[in-house]
This record gives sequence, C-alpha cells and structure tokens, in this order.
Amino acid sequence: MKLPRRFFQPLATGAPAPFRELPVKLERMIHFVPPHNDKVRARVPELAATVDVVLGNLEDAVPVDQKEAARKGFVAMAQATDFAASGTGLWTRINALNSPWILDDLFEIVSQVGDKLDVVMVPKVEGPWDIHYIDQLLAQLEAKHGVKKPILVHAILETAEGVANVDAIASASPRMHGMSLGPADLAASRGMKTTRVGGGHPDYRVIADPTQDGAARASAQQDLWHYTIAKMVDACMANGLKAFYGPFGDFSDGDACEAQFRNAFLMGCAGAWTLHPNQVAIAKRVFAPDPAEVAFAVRIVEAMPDGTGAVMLDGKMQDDATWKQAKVIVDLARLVAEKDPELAKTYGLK
Ligand SMILES: CCC(=O)SCCNC(=O)CCNC(=O)[C@H](O)C(C)(C)COP(=O)(O)OP(=O)(O)OC[C@H]1O[C@@H](n2cnc3c(N)ncnc32)[C@H](O)[C@@H]1OP(=O)(O)O
Ligand SMILES: O=CC(=O)O
Ligand SMILES: [Mg+2]
Repeated sequence: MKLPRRFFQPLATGAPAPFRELPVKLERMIHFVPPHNDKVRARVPELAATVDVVLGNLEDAVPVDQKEAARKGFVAMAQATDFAASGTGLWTRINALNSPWILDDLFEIVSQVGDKLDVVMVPKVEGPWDIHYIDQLLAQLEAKHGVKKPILVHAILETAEGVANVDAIASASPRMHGMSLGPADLAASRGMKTTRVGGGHPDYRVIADPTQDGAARASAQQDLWHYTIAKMVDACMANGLKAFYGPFGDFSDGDACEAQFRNAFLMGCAGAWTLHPNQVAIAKRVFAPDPAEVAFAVRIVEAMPDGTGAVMLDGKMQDDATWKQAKVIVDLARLVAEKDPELAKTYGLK
C-alpha cells in the first residue's frame, strides 16, 4: 500500500498530476455509440448536445473483424466534434486487459485524441492490480503525448472476483472516476441462470406461507441486483467516486428500464448506460430529482441555515442528517438546472 503522500504523485515524469477531487459533472447517462457504424457515428455531433456523456464502445458488441474500424471510428468522431462546447463528456470503453486489442486501443487513442478524452472505461476489472496497470500505462502515454489533463478510469463491475474486490478497486488510484454494474457479464461469471441484460426476473421471488384454507399464496418478485448495487455504491461513495447502473437490454420495455434505472437512482447511482436513443429520455427523467422532493428539500435547508438542530416540517422531524439528505437533492437539482432550462424553471431554485 502506498503512503498517502505518494498516492497523488504522477506515475510518469511529465504526466499531469491526478485530480484531488473529481470534476463536478452531470452524468445522467453514458450513451453508447458503436463507432464502427458509419451511420450512427455521423450523428454524433447532433447526439452530443442531447446527452451528458458519449462513449465510443470498442469492446463487447463490436465484432472481431470490426475492432480496428471501431477504434479508428472513435478517433474520427473525437476529432470531428467539440464535446466540451456542450459540456458533454467523451469516454471510450477499451477492450479487456487480456485481449489482443487493448494496447493499440490506448496507444492510438491517447496519442491522437488524449486531450479530448475524459474517461477510459475498463471492462472486466478483477482487482486493484488491473487498475494499477492501466494507471501506469495511461501516465506513460500522457507524458509521451503531452496530455495536459489526467484521463480518468471507470471500472465495470462484472465478474464475481471484481465484486469480491470492489473496495480495493475503488481505492486503487486517484485516477478512479467510478464504476458501473455490468449485469450481463456478471450474470455469466456468477453462473446466474438468466439470459436477460439487467432488470428483474419473474422467477426470483419470495412466497408467503401456505394458509389453512388453501388460498392462493401471495408472492412477490425480488430485485436480483440489490446486493451488488448496494455494495458498489458503498465502495464508490466511501472513496469519493460515482456509481452507475449499466445496460438494460430490452429496448422494447421502457417501463422495466425505467424501474431498473429508478432503483439505481434511489440507491445512490448517478446515472446509467443508454444503448439506444429511446433510453435517453428515460435516463433524463429518472436521474433528476422529483420537483416536489426538491421543493421539500429546499424547505429543509432553509429551515436549518447552518445545518444543525431539530425542526418539524409537515409533521416530519428534520435534523442534521435530513439536512444532509436534502443537500444531496438540492445540489443535484442545481446541477441539472444548469443544463436543463425547463427543469430549472420547475425547480425554481434561487
Ligand atoms: C450487454 C453488455 C454490454 O456490453 S452493453 C454495451 C454494448 N452494446 C452496445 O453498445 C449496443 C449499442 N447499441 C447499438 O449498437 C444499437 O442500438 C443496436 C443494438 C445494434 C440496435 O440498433 P438498430 O437495429 O439500428 O435499432 P433501431 O432500428 O431501433 O434504431 C433506431 C435508430 O436509432 C439509431 N441508433 C440505434 N442505436 C443507437 C445508438 N446507440 N446511438 C445512436 N443512434 C442509435 C439507429 O441507427 C436507427 O437510426 P435510423 O432511424 O435508422 O436512422
Ligand atoms: O458490460 C456490461 C455487461 O453487463 O456485461
Ligand atoms: Mg460486459
């Protein structure tokens, strides 16, 4: 384990110093773009203004014979669009550490568009050793190519070993931005018996005891992902990182996507992946606080200007802890309001 005073030192001579605090950004959705698809890539300049993060995906979902085209397509789309102008983040998901593409992914992307890249998403992270490797390599590449701003790292939590090591992954480097739950790979890694990408499963339920009269027994579906999301959120928040829900695969079921996103939001996640344009509006709806909740949160903050004491509002006790809860909601509402004039009006924040 490094000494705290060495934790923030750049890992290569000439590399930018790591951030002490994460830049504060609204990241309601990480929108996945297949960069080898010319038609979708051509829409990126227009798309960039409508989402918080555009991610060029190089890993799973890109056929093997299109890996190089995807990498080149990502570089082209990064060069063609001014993401910073709309405050949109530019991320890429690189191939896995044990794949034949990862070195070229990082070498070509950092050398050509390193200064435009905000975050590298790393799939199938198993433990802190994976982060240390990427951290060192990025520092060397940043130094070699004169990159001015540190490129952050976002881990996908999608293997059983990764979940077992989630705390160590979260605290592995000051380069860590956050983590996303990858329910598809995680289900396979754990031997879960489902072919779904995220969401619930009708067979995962609890059932009430039998009754004397033999009446039908009540039964309710449970949340397959509760444990993992809670574990990921705790690991992230304990280390000042952001947690995200990952993909929801059934594009035809907006209600189920919304329910999955909302559970993640309530549990502490900052956003989710959007894989299809029809999931963007869902993410915008979910990952912004409810106006009525914001109005109540404002009343709590105003009732205790220094954040201490105990007061009653509408019959509900408020104190230092509920003030902090309210602050989470008001701070997020302010961030959303900066980007969304309609919601800004609805929130009516001063
Ligand atoms: C499960 C574990 C994981 O790793 S998830 C992350 C990896 N998967 C991905 O990145 C998939 C990203 N999405 C896609 O590639 C496409 O949405 C796929 C799945 C191929 C479906 O596309 P398609 O058959 O064209 O759908 P569609 O006809 O309903 O599309 C309607 C219009 O929207 C476009 N579109 C589609 N996806 C995107 C996207 N991600 N970003 C921007 N635009 C997209 C389509 O091109 C289509 O446009 P048009 O109406 O034909 O002009
Ligand atoms: O990469 C995401 C997943 O669910 O697997
Ligand atoms: Mg995956």
